[in-house]
Amino acid sequence: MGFNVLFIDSYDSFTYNLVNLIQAQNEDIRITVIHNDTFGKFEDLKKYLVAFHCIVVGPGPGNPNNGVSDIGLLVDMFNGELDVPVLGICLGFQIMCRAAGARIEQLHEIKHGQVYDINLRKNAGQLFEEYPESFKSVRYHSLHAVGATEKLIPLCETQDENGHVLMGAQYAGKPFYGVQYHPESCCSELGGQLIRNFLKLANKYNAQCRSRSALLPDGSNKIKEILSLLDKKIDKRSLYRKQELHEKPIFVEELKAEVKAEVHVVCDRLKRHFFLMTSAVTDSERGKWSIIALPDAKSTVFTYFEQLQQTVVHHWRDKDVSPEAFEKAVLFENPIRGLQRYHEDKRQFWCRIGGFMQERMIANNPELPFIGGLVGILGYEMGQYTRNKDTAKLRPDAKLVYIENCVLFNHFENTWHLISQKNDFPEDVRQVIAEAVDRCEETRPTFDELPAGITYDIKLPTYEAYAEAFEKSQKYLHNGDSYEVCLTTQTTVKPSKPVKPWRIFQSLAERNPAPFASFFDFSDLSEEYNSVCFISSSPERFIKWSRDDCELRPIKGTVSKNVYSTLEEAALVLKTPKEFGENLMILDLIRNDLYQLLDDVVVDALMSIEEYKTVYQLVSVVKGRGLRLSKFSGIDLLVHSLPAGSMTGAPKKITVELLQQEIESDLNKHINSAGVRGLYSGVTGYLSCNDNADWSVNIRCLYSYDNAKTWNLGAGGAITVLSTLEGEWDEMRTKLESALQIFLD
Ligand SMILES: C=C(O[C@@H]1C=C(C(=O)O)C=C[C@H]1O)C(=O)O
Ligand SMILES: NC(=O)CC[C@H](N)C(=O)O
Repeated sequence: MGFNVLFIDSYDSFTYNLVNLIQAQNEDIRITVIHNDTFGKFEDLKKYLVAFHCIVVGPGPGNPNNGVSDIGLLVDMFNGELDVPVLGICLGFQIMCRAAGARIEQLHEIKHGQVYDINLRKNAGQLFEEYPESFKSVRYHSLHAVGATEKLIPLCETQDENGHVLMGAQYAGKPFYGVQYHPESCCSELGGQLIRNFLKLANKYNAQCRSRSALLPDGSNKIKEILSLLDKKIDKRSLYRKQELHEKPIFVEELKAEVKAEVHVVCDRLKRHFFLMTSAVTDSERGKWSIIALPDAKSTVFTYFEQLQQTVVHHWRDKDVSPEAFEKAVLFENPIRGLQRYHEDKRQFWCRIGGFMQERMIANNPELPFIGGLVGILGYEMGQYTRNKDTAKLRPDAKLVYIENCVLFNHFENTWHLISQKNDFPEDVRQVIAEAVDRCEETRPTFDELPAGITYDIKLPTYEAYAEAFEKSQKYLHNGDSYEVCLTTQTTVKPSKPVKPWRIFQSLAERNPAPFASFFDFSDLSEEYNSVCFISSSPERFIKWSRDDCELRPIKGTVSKNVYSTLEEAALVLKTPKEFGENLMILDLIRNDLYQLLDDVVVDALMSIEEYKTVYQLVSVVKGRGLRLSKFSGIDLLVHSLPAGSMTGAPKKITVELLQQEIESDLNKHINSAGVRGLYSGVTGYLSCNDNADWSVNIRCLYSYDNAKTWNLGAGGAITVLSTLEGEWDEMRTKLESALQIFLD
């Protein structure tokens, strides 16, 4: 027998963790998700309820006291004669309690991502059947329900600095239940049991009490019609139709070296343009490979301007497409030979990229990370919920170049791979690699200092503006609009004389070694002019995937080595509620992002500590499996999960909007006043033709949009209710200086 659940989402970042938890209880369950504003009024939704055995009202930002603006159609859900069993979670619970006459008030001590003992009342009843008297669950809330009423039967509570806090209740005489805690969090106990108990209660109610006409017979056409209509309310299309991959002859040559290669030294000797994705830190999980990508005249270059809603496509250094002609074509729509322009939104851009890659996907060498494909950079404004409103219109939000020839170095086995899709690997590059293989000893000059005699004009965020942004963030956290805000600042550096980007890269990689070092100098229009230049030394992987599975590694929780110099000291701080909550919130958010597209998601590492040159950081690892059989591709996962949760905070939608419109637009007005982050907070990496990909988060990076005259940097960190202004300012400065230091002494 089918069992249909209507899930009403309030644009939360934990929705799909719940959806998945419900689905996991029984394969006959069919869940339909809509938003709280999919219909204008609850009344408009009512006619569809005959198709559903129960409703789950999910968690979310906002305050039920604020009415429609915060909770949409949920405002009058419980008024009137609702004859459908309901389970409310967190915000959903608060809405039910309010309808039953309780008051919704702010907690004195707010709890975001904290584990508490939930203690059952004696009368907890069937919702908590088979539960022990006390169990652990995660709390994400600023608000709570207070005031005993006849209509509200308390079922469980917890105790903290606020006193007794209501954690679960039933609406007297109705099949409406709810919990304040989050049963779906990866650190909650017995979440599945709660869902099973509720489903049992719902079944019983439907069989014994629900009027016959209120629920259509199982399998009726009318039910099918309603489900298919509501299913279309949220876009679930994949970017392109996946196909089975086949092998195709390509050229791959492997050379074994006796000694470790210094990839920088090899790049230094190349006589042609290259992009580099390398590693200054290698461990078993990351930094195993360095990739040198070799663009040439055959390389297609995709540029996307979010603000202009324009994709521009041309070939690498096409003589007809000069920087001037390019600018005119993009801004004034002048047609020129060799350049195609398309007016399209971000989704259409991605469909184009998906279609382009699909034609080139092959089954070859799955053991190699990259065998040719697209490489490049994506800015923060390529992600959902953001707009690029910068006054400078010609700042690309995405730049991807198709590579046919590349070189890989395996840092564990000291092997080189020379790869060519068309069997035309450049002879000059082969020679440089052959010399590196023959040489017994690689000596490397150190490049930690930039050339002497240059001064730097540095524009930094001010402490006052930061303090104001911090207070604004706290206001939203306290009001229940957000649970965590990743607050970031912008800095620019103008050298008095030009410094070669490659020198800047060498210096950054030397001073701030990290597993994801990237060098992308996009002189795609002419050798002398780089339209964008991006240099990073990032500790953080955003997403990696192969045909079968994917991995995300969010970093959240940072302590500076200036303050805590040993791992033991750092561990004590990183295991406190502040850092734990900060990491858990993003971990649950990342699970949600993946669950939206995949059914099989696991937490592979929970908050392990990693050491870097200037900081210790907490890292969690989330894996998604079953990608091969899914209708979604890795590109779908990437696009759907941007912007990276560790750079936004949670819930993602509202926090991103508040940051752009209210918080960072003021904080960063010394650089731009549109709250635009640009390449900082975006991601960098590759889409290989064998469907392997790896993207790192753009932090600890430097980038220029003006032919390397001005360098931009961003730095920030997560603000929670447990943050202090001084602590966050110091953390932001430490991160900023890990890149800025190259200009400082
Ligand atoms: C925002 C930055 O970093 C992000 C925030 C972190 C944190 O709050 O602990 C850690 C790593 C990044 O996800 C930055 O480095 O600028
Ligand atoms: N997680 C939630 O649903 C939070 C509900 C509400 N916005 C609060 O902060 O209390």
